[in-house]
Amino acid sequence: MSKPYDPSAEGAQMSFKDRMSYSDYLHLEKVLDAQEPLSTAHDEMLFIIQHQTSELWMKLALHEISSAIRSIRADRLEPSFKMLTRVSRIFEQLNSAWDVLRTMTPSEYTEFRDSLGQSSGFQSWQYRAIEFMAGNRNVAMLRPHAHQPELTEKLEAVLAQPSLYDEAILLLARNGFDVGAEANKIDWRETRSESEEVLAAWQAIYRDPQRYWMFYELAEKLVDFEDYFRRWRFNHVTTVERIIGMKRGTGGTSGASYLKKMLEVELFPELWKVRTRL
Ligand code: HEM
Ligand SMILES: N[C@@H](CC(=O)c1ccccc1NC=O)C(=O)O
Repeated sequence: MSKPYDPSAEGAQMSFKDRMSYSDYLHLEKVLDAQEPLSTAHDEMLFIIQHQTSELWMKLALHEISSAIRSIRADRLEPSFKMLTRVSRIFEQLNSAWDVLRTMTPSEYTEFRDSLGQSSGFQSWQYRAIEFMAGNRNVAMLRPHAHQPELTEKLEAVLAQPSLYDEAILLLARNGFDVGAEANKIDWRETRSESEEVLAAWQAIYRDPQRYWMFYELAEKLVDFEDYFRRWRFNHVTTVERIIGMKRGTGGTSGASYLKKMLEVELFPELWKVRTRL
């Protein structure tokens, strides 16, 4: 029999007593020590890991969207395209992840649902930050975080700045498009209302892509993002209906009915309306 392969023979480092290792760098002791099921149900581990991994991807999405916002503000569109493409890919990843959770049946979920108390994804501050950053703003959604002032502050900081869509519209204004008076509002805390001027600006851009290539490309990056985001909402509501039917949510909403209502939300409404006008 040949001797077992020894990676150190070709230089693999095997001693990490005084060196930074893989798990040191990644702080795996924290990440892998953070799964604490409250019940003995087999599927609770799946439920916890599904949510924790989603939150990690959302953290990256926030990092990318906030950088994209800064880039657009600085008229650096090409880097923003790269970041927005990555955000879409993150959502694609989150969309595929639903296939893992869908392997959990109502019987299996019922075994540990009571342990969740009144906690719910409705209280995910990172999800809310993504919605606020994209442009879907509703100050009522700050309330579940009132008991954590540092999270409220983070969400307030997002609301104090123009959203991704606001920045796209401000960019058009800087480039001579008439986007109406509301584009330059002082208070960014509310979702901007739809405007005929903004629609007309996108219409001009979509009618002459060669002339307005950068704005056209930005518009398509935004549509891509919303397309993937809508699929996430749809996957969520379908999984929810499959697992809890029309039961009320642990967060206190009507459950699947509330989530179906949320399917109607449009992040970048004029970008969808413009299609009808071309
Ligand atoms: C068994 C799986 C799941 C069920 C039954 C479920 C159920 C629900 C329900 C009923 C709501 C409405 C709020 C409430 O009253 O609780 C909700 C909201 C929410 N869930 Fe889930 N959910 C599941 C998995 C997930 C996963 C994996 C995520 C990923 C992070 C997630 C994130 C959210 C978010 C962000 C909201 C707020 C949505 C909004 O306000 O538009 N959920 N969920
Ligand atoms: N709202 C869910 C519970 C739930 O899914 C959940 C509970 C705690 C942490 C995250 C959750 N995920 C999404 O809402 C339910 O009503 O069953």
